[in-house]
Order: sequence, then C-alpha cells, then structure tokens
Amino acid sequence: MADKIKDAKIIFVVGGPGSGKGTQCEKVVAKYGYTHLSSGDLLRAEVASGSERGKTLQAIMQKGELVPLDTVLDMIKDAMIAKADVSKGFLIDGYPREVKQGEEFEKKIGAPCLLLYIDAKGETMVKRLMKRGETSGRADDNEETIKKRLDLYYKATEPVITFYTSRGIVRKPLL
Ligand SMILES: Nc1nc2c(ncn2[C@@H]2O[C@H](COP(=O)(O)OP(=O)(O)OP(=O)(O)O)[C@@H](O)[C@H]2O)c(=O)[nH]1
Ligand SMILES: Nc1ccn([C@H]2C[C@H](O)[C@@H](COP(=O)(O)OP(=O)(O)O)O2)c(=O)n1
Ligand SMILES: [Mg+2]
Repeated sequence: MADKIKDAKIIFVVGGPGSGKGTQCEKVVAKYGYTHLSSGDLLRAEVASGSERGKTLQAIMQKGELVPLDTVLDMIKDAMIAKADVSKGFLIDGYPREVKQGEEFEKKIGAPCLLLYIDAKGETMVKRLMKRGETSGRADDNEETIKKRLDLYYKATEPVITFYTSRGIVRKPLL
C-alpha cells in the first residue's frame, strides 16, 4: 500500500497559527490542482467522529499542545494513500510542527521537494484568530489557547524552517 506514495511529490506548508496556511493552500489547489491535506483538519475530523481517540485528541488540542507524533503521521499517510491514484502532488498543511515530525515523515513516507513558509507577525496572527473565533466554533480559537499555540510555534516549529533552509528548499511566498 505504502508503495503507492513512494514517489509522490510532497510540499510542506509551515507557518504560525492563523498565518494563513489553509487560505494559501486553497489558492495553490485552484491553480495547480494539488491535493490539500491539513493535519489540523484531519485531527478535527477525528474529534468530530466522536471516537475515543477523538476525545483524547480534543483535550490536547484545546490546551494548544501537540498530539502524539505517530497519530498525526498515520492520519496523513492514510489520507495520502487514499488519494494516491488521482493526485499530482500533496500539500501537507500544518506539518511538521517540530523537527522530529519532519524526520519521521521522511523515514516513513518520503522527502519534501519544497517547504512553503507562510510568514506573519505575531500580533497579526492573534488578531486573525480572535476574529476567526467569532464564527469558527474551533475550541482552540480563544485568547488563552492562541497564546500557547504561538509560544509553541516559536519554540518548536520555527526550528523546522531553519532545518529545511539549510537544505535549500524553503520558499516564502510574497503575499
Ligand atoms: N487580512 C488577511 N487575512 C487573512 C489572510 N490569510 C488568511 N487570513 C485570515 O486569517 C484567518 C486564518 O487563516 P487560515 O487560512 O485559517 O490560517 P491557518 O494558518 O490555516 O490557521 P490554522 O487553521 O489555525 O492552522 C482566517 O480567518 C483567514 O480568513 C491574508 O492574507 N490577509
Ligand atoms: N502536526 C500537527 C498538526 C496539528 N496539531 C494539533 C495542535 C494544533 O494546535 C491543532 C490545530 O492545528 P492547525 O494546524 O489546524 O492549527 P494552528 O496552526 O495550531 O492554529 O492540532 C498537532 O498536534 N500536530
Ligand atoms: Mg488551517
């Protein structure tokens, strides 16, 4: 099964919470027809299913923490396999959140050819998420959790950008 995605074209999309990863991915899908897989959306779908696993995930996400690495990776991999036959390439949105997640992805699936870095100022991200929280219904779009997600982004996720910059595959779209 996993053979199906062995040579898939993979683009990581990384940026802070509310930086606009999902928004930019939709534009890339419209223009280039890639398959958009948002790790956050996959996790929220599991929560919405009401499963036991979903309940555990919900509690972690509500605190603004990262769910166990294997859980997210398995979900992404299953979603990629399901689309392998019809996909020109994959936009992996919101992953990796830490360098270790990137390393495990490469071991189990493959290497990315590109990392799109969606950059935004901290205050901009907070403002957008507070606004989105008025209608999103997302349990983590509240002031306290937003602050934790932002802290975690600077601590754990920014090193991901540094890691892939040294490989020469990071591009920052001008928005
Ligand atoms: N003004 C402005 N707002 C934007 C832009 N891009 C996204 N937004 C808004 O900012 C909010 C967050 O955008 P998303 O695309 O959901 O951001 P994200 O990075 O996927 O965020 P998470 O789902 O939290 O991972 C949404 O309400 C968007 O409408 C932009 O370029 N300019
Ligand atoms: N690779 C991932 C992606 C998301 N998560 C969890 C933790 C995140 O705060 C939530 C929501 O992720 P999403 O990418 O939708 O949102 P933020 O960028 O954090 O605003 O899911 C994770 O633990 N590991
Ligand atoms: Mg998103």
